[in-house]
Amino acid sequence: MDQNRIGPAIPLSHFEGQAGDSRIDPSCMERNETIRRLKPGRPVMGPSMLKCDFGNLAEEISRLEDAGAEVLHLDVMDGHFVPNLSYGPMVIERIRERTDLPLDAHLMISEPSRWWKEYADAGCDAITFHIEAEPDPTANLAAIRDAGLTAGLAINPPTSFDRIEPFVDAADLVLVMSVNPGFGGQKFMPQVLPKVSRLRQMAGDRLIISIDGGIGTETISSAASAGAELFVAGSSIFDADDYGAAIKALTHQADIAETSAADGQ
Ligand SMILES: O=C(CO)[C@@H](O)[C@H](O)COP(=O)(O)O
Ligand SMILES: [Co+2]
Repeated sequence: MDQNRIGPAIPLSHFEGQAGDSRIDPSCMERNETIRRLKPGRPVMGPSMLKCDFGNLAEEISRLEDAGAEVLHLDVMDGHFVPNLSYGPMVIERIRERTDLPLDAHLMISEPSRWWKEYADAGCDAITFHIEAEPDPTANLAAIRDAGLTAGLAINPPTSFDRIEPFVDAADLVLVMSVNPGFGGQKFMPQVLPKVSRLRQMAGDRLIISIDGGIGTETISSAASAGAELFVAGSSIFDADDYGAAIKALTHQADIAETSAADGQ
């Protein structure tokens, strides 16, 4: 662990009395180092650790660092919000000890307002929870921001865009799910792409727009053209022998698509 790490794990005492505080710091973009690292103005790949070899976690993390990963996406599943269980804060603490990369927690859990602090305390830098788990996420997003973390809101494929629209301004990141959450290795659902385009139209360059599920070299271009910039990829990285080559291939496709979209082609 070196001094370049985004920030120390924040002790729980730090949050006392903060949940429900609806102040939003307008200078968040300037002061939040994680936002700068997740949104450097070019496509960023976030390997989803759900697909890693958990028997060799430390080795997997160093392979990803060597491969040029810029962020680790951590899928937390509670067996209730989604029909699968993954891992929780104890495993994330161990990951935190082994890397200075930003940790982007994707909480697929019920009652995120009750649990998110545990993930902050474990050392996560960005915390994303689902609109389906918390229909009015305003206070929770504000509390995450107030804690100095990046606040994200996720939306499932069947959920209407109208459900998140009123809360986009309160979020630093919106995660558009391109599969139904719960499992890796599913097929990309292109029908979610209009949500990505609408977010980009609405929020301009202020928001980090992430897409998660079924991202590979055949699907990343359409997501990048629609306006996504943080691409979560599990199978397409972990099923490859060479993680570096996989990340490079994804980045290359996203770069081409983004440049063409910017040129209006
Ligand atoms: O959140 C999830 C699944 O619920 C994802 O982060 C997946 O784990 C991504 O895996 P692939 O679809 O890329 O295999
Ligand atoms: Co995920």
